[in-house]
Amino acid sequence: MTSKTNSNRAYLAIDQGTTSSRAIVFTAEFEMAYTAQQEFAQYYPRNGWVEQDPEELWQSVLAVTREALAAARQQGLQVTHIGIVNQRETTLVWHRDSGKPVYNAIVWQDRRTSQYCRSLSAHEDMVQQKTGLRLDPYFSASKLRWILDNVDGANALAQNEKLLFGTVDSWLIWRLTGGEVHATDVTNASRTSLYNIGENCWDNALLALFGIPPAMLPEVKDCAADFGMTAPDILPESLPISGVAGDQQAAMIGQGCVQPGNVKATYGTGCFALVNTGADCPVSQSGLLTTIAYRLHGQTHYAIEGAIFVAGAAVQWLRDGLGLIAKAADSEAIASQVGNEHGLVVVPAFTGLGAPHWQPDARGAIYGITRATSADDIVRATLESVCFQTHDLLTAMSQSGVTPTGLKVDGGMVANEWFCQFLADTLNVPVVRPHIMETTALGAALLAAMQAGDIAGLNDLATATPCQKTFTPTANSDRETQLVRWQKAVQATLLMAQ
Ligand SMILES: Nc1ncnc2c1ncn2[C@@H]1O[C@H](COP(=O)(O)OP(=O)(O)O)[C@@H](O)[C@H]1O
Ligand SMILES: O=P(O)(O)OC[C@H](O)CO
Repeated sequence: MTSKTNSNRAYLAIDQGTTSSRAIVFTAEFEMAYTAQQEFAQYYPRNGWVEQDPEELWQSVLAVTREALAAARQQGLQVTHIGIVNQRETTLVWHRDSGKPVYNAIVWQDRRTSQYCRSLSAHEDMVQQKTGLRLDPYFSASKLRWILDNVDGANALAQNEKLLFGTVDSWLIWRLTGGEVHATDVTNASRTSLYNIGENCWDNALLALFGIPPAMLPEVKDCAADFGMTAPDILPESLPISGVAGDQQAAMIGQGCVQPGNVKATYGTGCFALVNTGADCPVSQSGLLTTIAYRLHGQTHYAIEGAIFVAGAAVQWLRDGLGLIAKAADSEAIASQVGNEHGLVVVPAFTGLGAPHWQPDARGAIYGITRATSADDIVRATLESVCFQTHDLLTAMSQSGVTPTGLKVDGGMVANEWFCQFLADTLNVPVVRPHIMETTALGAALLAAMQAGDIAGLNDLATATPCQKTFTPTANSDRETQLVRWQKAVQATLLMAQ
């Protein structure tokens, strides 16, 4: 696919993920011309807490953005528009005047508000009807409440309209525009638990339930819209920010999943499988979420979503927590050498279980350890667990009336060929990996190009990311046994959480 102009025009996609920030330059043909990437620290101050430093996060974005813009110039490319896509739900609060954060960013994986969410359980139906979400610590509202309740003076400052709330996109827009623009897009808003996805507005009843002053909230825009110009002292030249979306919704766009029934799964820190449901806004009865896929020209498209909190994060744990592998990619060779008779089941519920179980107090477990168990067995069983979790999501999707006949995949983990093949074998459907694996960033570039008027609309997108490889399911005689064992392990893990 090519934008209308074939010049040296280019788009800059800022992909602010859970573990790293990337800035990727896309040409007018939507090919990647340059990638800058920087990891940043994660903080785990207490059991179940996950935080990031907003300044470190900002500095990482600034550094990769400047690097990518310089590289584009060197290649003779003229970046004309910026798109931003981001880890969703992560919650920040900062001073309206100084722009200083009042607390660390509370990351989507953080479970500190599980007790508080339980205390609101009488309102679960209302929250689900209005937001499509569960009453779960995953979403922003309870994290925002926690900051207002626990940071000295924050509640009073918020009541006096001195503080602003935002998800990561809003924080970056605020900093990039030099404090001029306090805005978000509708997909990020739809993950806060404060936004009514049917009526497309911040919802007064939800604001009252969580005690959030409306003056803190960002303005909500379409995904392709005018989000302001970058401030002159921030980047070498002022550029318009013209596309914004949550990273999972952006990946849908980048994967060309723009027709009802299209489904993709992104394997980064977590795994998020989304099915496009078009103009329909169904309420799932099988533990899935309903969310806004995108809104363009005021028209809202919805998706049902299965969210797994730990996917690539489990591989990081093998590397950083257990020291069983030196780098994530090593897991591929190890898994292919280990036979499947290891008998282990890893349930990586490090930060609770998401869809379809929604048990924030669950914690990880390894079942079936014997004297013969090796480190390599644990590595393989960890990769397997991500495939089994995806199987649970697709089962829930079938129960919601959508039976995927194939799965488009992307994200850091799908570089692992063994993983993709085992996924296809477990799901018993073809798994399709795109030519551009950075589909999230591609989604940002496409949204920016749309607002620039360089591409017409989403119908062009089905061909945006041609397939690079299809993993066809192979016969696995152990599949049923493995899935039964997985279910038993999940049930035991859920039981331990009660
Ligand atoms: N070859 C690999 N095999 C398995 N996991 C991998 C591999 N390469 C990267 N990962 C995992 O992918 C994740 C990074 O993917 P990415 O899409 O950048 O995540 P995020 O956007 O959440 O920061 C890490 O958690 C890492 O452990
Ligand atoms: O950073 P990722 O790619 O795992 O995405 C995080 C999600 O947006 C959380 O909902």
